[in-house]
Amino acid sequence: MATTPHELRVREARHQFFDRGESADIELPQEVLRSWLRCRDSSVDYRDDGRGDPEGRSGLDLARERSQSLLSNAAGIMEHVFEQIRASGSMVILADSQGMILHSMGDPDFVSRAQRVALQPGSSWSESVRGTNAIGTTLVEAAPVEVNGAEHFLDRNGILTCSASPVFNPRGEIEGVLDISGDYRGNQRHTLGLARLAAQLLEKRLFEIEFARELLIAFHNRPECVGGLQEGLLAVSPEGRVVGANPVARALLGVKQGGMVCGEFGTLFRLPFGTFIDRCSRDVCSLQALELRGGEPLYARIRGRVPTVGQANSRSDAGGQGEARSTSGAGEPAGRNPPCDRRSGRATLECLSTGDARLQLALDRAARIMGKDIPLLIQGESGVGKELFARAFHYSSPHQDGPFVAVNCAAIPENLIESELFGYVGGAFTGARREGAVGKIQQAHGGTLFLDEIGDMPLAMQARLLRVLQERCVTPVGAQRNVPVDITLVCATHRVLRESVRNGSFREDLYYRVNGLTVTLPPLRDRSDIRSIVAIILASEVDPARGEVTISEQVLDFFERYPWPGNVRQLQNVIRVAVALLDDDECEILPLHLPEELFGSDPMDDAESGQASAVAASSLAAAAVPVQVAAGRSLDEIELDAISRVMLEEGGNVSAAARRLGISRNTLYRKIGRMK
Ligand SMILES: Nc1ncnc2c1ncn2[C@@H]1O[C@H](COP(=O)(O)OP(=O)(O)OP(=O)(O)O)[C@@H](O)[C@H]1O
Repeated sequence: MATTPHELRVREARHQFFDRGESADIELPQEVLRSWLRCRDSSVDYRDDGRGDPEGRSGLDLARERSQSLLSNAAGIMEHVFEQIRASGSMVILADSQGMILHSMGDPDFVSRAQRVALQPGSSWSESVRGTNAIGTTLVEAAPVEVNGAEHFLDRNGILTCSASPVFNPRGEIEGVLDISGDYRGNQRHTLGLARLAAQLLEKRLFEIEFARELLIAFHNRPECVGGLQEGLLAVSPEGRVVGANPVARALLGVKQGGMVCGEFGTLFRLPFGTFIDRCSRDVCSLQALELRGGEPLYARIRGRVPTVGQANSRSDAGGQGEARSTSGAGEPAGRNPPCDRRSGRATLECLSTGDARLQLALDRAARIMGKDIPLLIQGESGVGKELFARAFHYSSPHQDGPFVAVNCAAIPENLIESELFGYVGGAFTGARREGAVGKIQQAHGGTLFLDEIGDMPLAMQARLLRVLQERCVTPVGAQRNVPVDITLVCATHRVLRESVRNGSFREDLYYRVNGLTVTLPPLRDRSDIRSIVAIILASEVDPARGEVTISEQVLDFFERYPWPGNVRQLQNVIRVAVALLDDDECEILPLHLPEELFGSDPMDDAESGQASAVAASSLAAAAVPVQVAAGRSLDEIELDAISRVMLEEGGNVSAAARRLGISRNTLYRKIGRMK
């Protein structure tokens, strides 16, 4: 690849700086030159081999623990950024405030090349260790920085092009750095913008979590920016004292980078706090005009429910309208539900904790945003328990006594979605009820709206839903006026929503709105707590009057091995059928009570059909067919190998061999036929 004029200039600059010790008329970005001078002053060696001393596993674990909130909130954002740059030979990196890399994801080719210069988790990329580089220099400059090729202080790092942005915490301090790095030859002009955008998204999330119990005021000097990523956010106490401001808010208020905004609302704006609240409560849907003390106009809106002025002081009152959500601490279940009352349909998150590590992670993360105004997105295969999780989230929350309204976006015909979600006024369209209808969004006011299969929502509806989420108001079909709504949003999908964004079937802006926190529920086949789930389902399927029913060890063993394509729903059906098949005097579920289709065989296939499923289950449970899985062998070869060995061991007895293999005799005959 030909050398570009920029590369020639940087080479000349290196020669001037490193060989002749001059720096006066070097043509370099100012922040890079400042960094070179700092590095020279602190004796960083530009010929260093650049490997540094990566922290051991425990050092990295410790750093990750210190930055746990940063890390857990950044993970989804990093994945999304990576989707944008996939196949460009790059990686996305998160570093802490000391420059230690905490997490990275990237194209495998580039990742292994990056490792050669220690661009990997556990390595420090502070300026003092690695000279001028985007992560370290961003930390010093407290601003987004791009470092291309030979602009890196260390010769060795000239293979990289890196764009980094600081991530400020709600106190205005740098919490970490988001960086996108790649091969210096593939430098893209928009990369720094992407890093900055991702950092802003992360900052916003950290801010919303930190101040989830305060009143949040969103504002900007351009009305169209309120509700978007660029909005300024102020956290205000019930008395009107400003307790936090995000970086955009600080910039709009003219506070220096990293500086704090404190003081009374009334000292920042030309409007008393009480008057502002009053205006917002009279017209919750419109933006309110505000003026800075210097007279600059702004547009503002309160996020979530607007308190009345009197209420603003009694937000800790559990009985207070809507503000009950601030009484329960993060992660504390509200405590009014009996802990695991499944039959009432009010199971809490606590009840779903049955020992699987991946599920537990999802439960813990969901508990952390409890009562905070953060939308939850639940992903997972069909039947893994997404709706159950959503309900448990609702019944663990401070608004558990509010409604839980579920809408299956895939099940409503496209032409009815609008009226179903938004409602309509009488006579709005042909066939409409005379008295009109209240839409699902409005029905969920004061509680939780659960949008199942959100990935299947038509694009036109997505635009309308986005507006509702931004403005917290709905306009029923045919209505002139907006109706304010206060809802907690939980969405679920079996799709990977990021991919739907990529292929254009899901709006990116809505994606960011609905995935405040994403949890992915594991498929049943990957769960380590199948026996606990079986026990729970069994307890709910057996009529207590019938007396105790147990499940044989063989069946349990089979349950643990079966791949469960239909997940918990399929397991529940299997147990339901097995319980129904028990004779009055039977109290143990045996293989013979299991449905045939579990084993992929036709019930009529076997002469001993009464025993077929029993045979299948017991033989699967026995799993006494050690098979050598040598590299390069096909599944057919492995299967035929197992069949011939079992046939040999059973002395050619087809029934016995079929029993051990877990298939019917006819299936075995067919398979043996193929062997000839
Ligand atoms: N942990 C569990 N314990 C007991 N029953 C469960 C559990 N998880 C799910 N179920 C049951 O499995 C069935 C399927 O669960 P649910 O409807 O929540 O799954 P889903 O992921 O929302 O499915 P879909 O994607 O098809 O809508 C329900 O009857 C539910 O009660």
